[in-house]
Amino acid sequence: MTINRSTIFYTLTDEAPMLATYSLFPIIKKFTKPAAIEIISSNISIAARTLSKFSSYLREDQKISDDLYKLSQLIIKPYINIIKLPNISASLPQLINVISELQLHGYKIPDFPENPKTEKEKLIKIKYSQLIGSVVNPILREGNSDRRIPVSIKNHARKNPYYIKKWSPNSKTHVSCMNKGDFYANEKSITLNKSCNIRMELLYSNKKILILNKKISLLKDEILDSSFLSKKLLCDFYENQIKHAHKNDLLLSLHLKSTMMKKSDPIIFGYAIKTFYKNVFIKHEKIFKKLNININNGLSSLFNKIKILPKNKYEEIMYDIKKCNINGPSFAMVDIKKGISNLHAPNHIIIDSSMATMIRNGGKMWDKIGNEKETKALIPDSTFAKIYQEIINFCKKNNLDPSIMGTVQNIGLMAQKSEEYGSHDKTFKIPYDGIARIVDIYNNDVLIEQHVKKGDIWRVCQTKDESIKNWIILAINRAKQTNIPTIFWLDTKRPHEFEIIKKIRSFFKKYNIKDIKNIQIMSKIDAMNFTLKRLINGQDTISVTGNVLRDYLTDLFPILELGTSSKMLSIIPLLSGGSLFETGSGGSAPKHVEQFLRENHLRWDSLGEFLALLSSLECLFIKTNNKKANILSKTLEIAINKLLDYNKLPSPIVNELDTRESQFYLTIYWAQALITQKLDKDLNYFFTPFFNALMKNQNKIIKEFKDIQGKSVNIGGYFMPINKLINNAMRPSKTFNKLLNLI
Ligand SMILES: NC(=O)C1=CN([C@@H]2O[C@H](COP(=O)(O)OP(=O)(O)OC[C@H]3O[C@@H](n4cnc5c(N)ncnc54)[C@H](OP(=O)(O)O)[C@@H]3O)[C@@H](O)[C@H]2O)C=CC1
Ligand SMILES: O=C(O)CCC(=O)C(=O)O
Ligand SMILES: [Mg+2]
Repeated sequence: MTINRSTIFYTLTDEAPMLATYSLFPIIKKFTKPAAIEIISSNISIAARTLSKFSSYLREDQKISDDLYKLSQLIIKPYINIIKLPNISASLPQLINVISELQLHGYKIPDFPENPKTEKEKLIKIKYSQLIGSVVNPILREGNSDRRIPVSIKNHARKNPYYIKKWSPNSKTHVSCMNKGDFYANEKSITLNKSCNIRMELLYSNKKILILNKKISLLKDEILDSSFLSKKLLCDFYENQIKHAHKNDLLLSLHLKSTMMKKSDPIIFGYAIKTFYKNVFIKHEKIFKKLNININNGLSSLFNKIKILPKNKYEEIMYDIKKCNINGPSFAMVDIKKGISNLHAPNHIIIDSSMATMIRNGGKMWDKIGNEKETKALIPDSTFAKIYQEIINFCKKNNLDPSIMGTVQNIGLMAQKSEEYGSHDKTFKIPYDGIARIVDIYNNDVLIEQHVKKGDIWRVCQTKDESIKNWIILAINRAKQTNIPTIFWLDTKRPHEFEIIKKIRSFFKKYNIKDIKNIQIMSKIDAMNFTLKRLINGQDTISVTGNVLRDYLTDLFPILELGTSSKMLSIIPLLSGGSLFETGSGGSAPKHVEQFLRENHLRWDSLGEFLALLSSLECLFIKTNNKKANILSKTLEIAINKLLDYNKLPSPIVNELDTRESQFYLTIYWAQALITQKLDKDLNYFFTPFFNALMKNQNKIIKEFKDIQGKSVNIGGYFMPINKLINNAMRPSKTFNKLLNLI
């Protein structure tokens, strides 16, 4: 595929951002037309990805193109310019729902074979497994990230601070993590002095060898880590914490990242359920095995599977589950009305957002009758968990006030599947006691070995030298541009981070970088303290972190500063020279869709999309000298500021301003800015009649937007709604549509 240098790819994703795209995309297409910019929609939703993966099962007229594959080919082109909205990283239960919905739509794709027997079924399972977890982001993120809150948005938040709940200095809320046997304790890390290919193998009884990954290619100077988490010590940890929480009347909550860490974290999640409901699992082991229950998918999948049992057996199991609930601490709830707890599905509580939300909420989560309670936040692996305890300690002593807070920006290492987030294909549940080994294929040298036991989780991570250097340069450039203290969050005590520190030091030495006094390396705990002290005093700080902390901090600080991470600017300069602009740094807000379907009010805030578009247009101008793109970008900035000044952002309350109306106001302000700019007459002429017509019809259009709210709406599907229905729902103003069609 050849790309026009004036092309912008705009992704169509899932849930709330997908709904918002149906209304915003036609507006963007019209506005960019006079600048000869082509905006191409790329459907990377979980439904589209599923259909393209199972294309051979479809009728010719049902087949769709594999847009994610196309983007993955284009990502290496220097002119690529992509706007990427958040998409679903599916858990298995979610994927099963996607499959059922597509089948209902008439797509004859196969069922998910949980227990494959034939070769064909095994192949189907492998293909489906490729759709689980965070699939899209690691493919598109061929660069490191620069995430920050734009100045205008920060100023707006200071003037209109959202309410952040105060912490009691006596709050019992705390983080509990393992103090031995976890990934942190067991990590080994080396930097390779030559390129090589390795395999991952398990040496077990009588010198038998099980190959787990037959070939991983490594480059010279790449960092290679190996670590494992002990099943036994994890389960001991859970037992103790459950007892402690019960004794101290604390709500238990479990914070993992089962989407990004799609191999390890569902297992860690499953062990928590098995420990909490130990008696149930011991007593009903045989039945559960027969029913093929995989508890890593959560309690709801267990509840579904036992439904087929005879009534008395079903009731016996449910009674035993209830007994554990009564005799143990309560678990944090996700949806009180529906009785959905933290343990129902692995993707319901996702650490980056869940810990930040709990902290914003004064350290409390909800129990099953809706009481706010202090919580024991379980984050089993201690590698990053301690930063949360540090901020909790801080919140108990200090007041976080969004009206005076500074800001925390982030430069995140993530290119080329860096670190833990690229370890899907290198993570295994160990089937036998033995020695986990990383072996150089060429000469059979063992590079790293570790003694593991059945049930342990073994993980290998890679981080390329090129990615690290690019990340260091990004950090240096930001530090120079902003003069803001720039802190690498790295511990000399952790083997992997020590390897990174060595690289940073040698980079600084090699390029004789001495004059940047505001760059420092600090342990994660020191960095957190340093940053928080500055934050509450209104001072700004740049955090420079690895991939996991990038994810955690770019939800944590925006959620504290703004109440949400959706208003972030997230720029990824790709290693190849192209650019990826992510909209916000949060997720796809399933709760918003629920509300939308119930009362036709969408609360999704598209500010993230507006900001990404602004940067994308600016980038297009810089690369192609398309002056109209520059004007579009500058005027969009004016429009965004106006949107903030007039507070035309969506409200969460039905019958008030929602996503569609907010996007309409942006349209007016953008058109107005275009007709008042003096640099390009064509753009004046192009937008003047449109702007006048919008003004003339403004009341009528707003009424059309308001009239439809308050009633339920049907869009014919959740993962793959029917085009016509969703278009009608998201573009309800006939007057606005007509005016837009005229330009
Ligand atoms: N980049 C990506 O592709 C990412 C994808 N995900 C995926 O998103 C899904 C949901 O994840 P979850 O952890 O629930 O987190 P979400 O960020 O989707 O939702 C948490 C809450 O954040 C608020 N929020 C998020 N975005 C916006 C927005 N644009 N406007 C207004 N409010 C917003 C909403 O809270 P409220 O309305 O109460 O204010 C929302 O309920 C998962 O499938 C996950 O895999 C998650 C992170 C990143
Ligand atoms: O890809 C995902 O599942 C989540 C990504 C994410 O949370 C982030 O990068 O901030
Ligand atoms: Mg995140």
